[in-house]
Amino acid sequence: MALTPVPVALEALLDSVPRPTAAETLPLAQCAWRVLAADVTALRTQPPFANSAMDGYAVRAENLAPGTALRVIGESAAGRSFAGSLHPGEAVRIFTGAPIPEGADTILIQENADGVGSDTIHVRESAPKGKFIRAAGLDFTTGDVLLKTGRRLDSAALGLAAAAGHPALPVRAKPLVAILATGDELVSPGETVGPDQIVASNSFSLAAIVEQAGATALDLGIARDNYPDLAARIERARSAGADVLITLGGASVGAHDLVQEALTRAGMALGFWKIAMRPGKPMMTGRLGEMVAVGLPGNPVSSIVCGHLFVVPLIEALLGMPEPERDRSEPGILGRDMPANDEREDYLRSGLVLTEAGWEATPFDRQDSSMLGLLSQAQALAIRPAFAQPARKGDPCRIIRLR
Ligand SMILES: Nc1nc2c(c(=O)[nH]1)N[C@H]1C(S)=C(S)[C@@H](COP(=O)(O)OP(=O)(O)OC[C@H]3O[C@@H](n4cnc5c(N)ncnc54)[C@H](O)[C@@H]3O)O[C@H]1N2
Ligand code: MOO
Repeated sequence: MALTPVPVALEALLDSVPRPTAAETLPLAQCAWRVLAADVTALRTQPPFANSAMDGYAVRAENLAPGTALRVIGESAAGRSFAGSLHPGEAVRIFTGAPIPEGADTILIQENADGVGSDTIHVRESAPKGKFIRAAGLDFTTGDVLLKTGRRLDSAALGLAAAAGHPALPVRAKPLVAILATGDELVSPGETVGPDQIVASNSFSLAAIVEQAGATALDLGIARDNYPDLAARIERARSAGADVLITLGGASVGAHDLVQEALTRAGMALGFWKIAMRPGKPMMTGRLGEMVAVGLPGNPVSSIVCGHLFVVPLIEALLGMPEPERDRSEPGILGRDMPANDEREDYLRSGLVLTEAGWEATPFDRQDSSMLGLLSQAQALAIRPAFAQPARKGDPCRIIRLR
């Protein structure tokens, strides 16, 4: 079977998402980093009244010739406005955020007045009409659409929704992502490691990726390399209502690589298998009814790289984000000469420095997909396209920053 190019595989995976998760309404305090399930409109106008951007005096611009004496007739503070109105030759002491008194059109900041605090001030430096006045509705007006559905609620979006008067917001339920490790050789961290055994790590890595993307990870433990155990755990994912089942390992062509067959027996419609990438070649996708299945290779680096490239956008699609991140790469330059590449797009674990010419990524000498130590040291993945010609240090390349 021909290897599927990365963008083709990703598009097919995103297309296989049946629908975004259900909407749920949560109090604002629980909405950080969640994704909106509906547009947010302003329930009020902000600011609701014209107010001062600075501490000083509300005045009339026509009275601001340097040296002019102004009589201070009262005070307007945030939360306590000045009741009267202002006439020529008068000033009202005012503080940041306080309503502009009727008759005033300009703020004279206190640094530009002499006699601050007394009953009469003198203009030290003039100001143009309207200076430091924030008009009512400067930020938004009742009925404005402030945030679109699919928006991740970051600090600014959350603050805006609060300021617009929303105590709660409709957000997408967190996708439930079941994670199933597979392999007779695996034991959990802390367990006694017998001969021929290794400690399973991938579930923890994938859970970190999944949770950071805004989903809930459900650990299905370690399935042994036999069909009944695999079938039982696949069934657990289904009965838990998982939106996604990620399997780890058993994806390749070895005699003990049973995962695809186990999923097929459980009813999976295969999407694709084997991608033109390194690491990550044996990756597989499919649909088990409503559940999206993603079979990741067992090699730890392969599963993590595929997690960044495929699982994160998949979760974003399940969250209803209009533009799941299909390509998080950015321009960089190579920090060393590179040989020609074969048919698999290469994601090379690299060091990274910022130079005058941009991010310079230097691929490590060793790229074995079993080496988590190297991946942990890597600051970037340098991408070498399939069939790339030999390249020289300083040549442009795409990079993915890892931290
Ligand atoms: N003849 C071929 N052999 C292989 C091919 C191929 O095309 N032809 N592809 C290679 C590539 S590329 C990869 S990647 C691996 C991945 O194969 P599997 O997905 O079947 O992975 P396993 O064989 O189950 O495991 C590989 C390796 O990773 C360790 N492992 C597995 N699960 C975990 C875990 N949860 N935590 C930590 N480590 C794990 C496992 O012990 C193995 O050492 O296949 C190549 N072979
Ligand atoms: O492509 Mo495998 O993922 O290199 O080791």
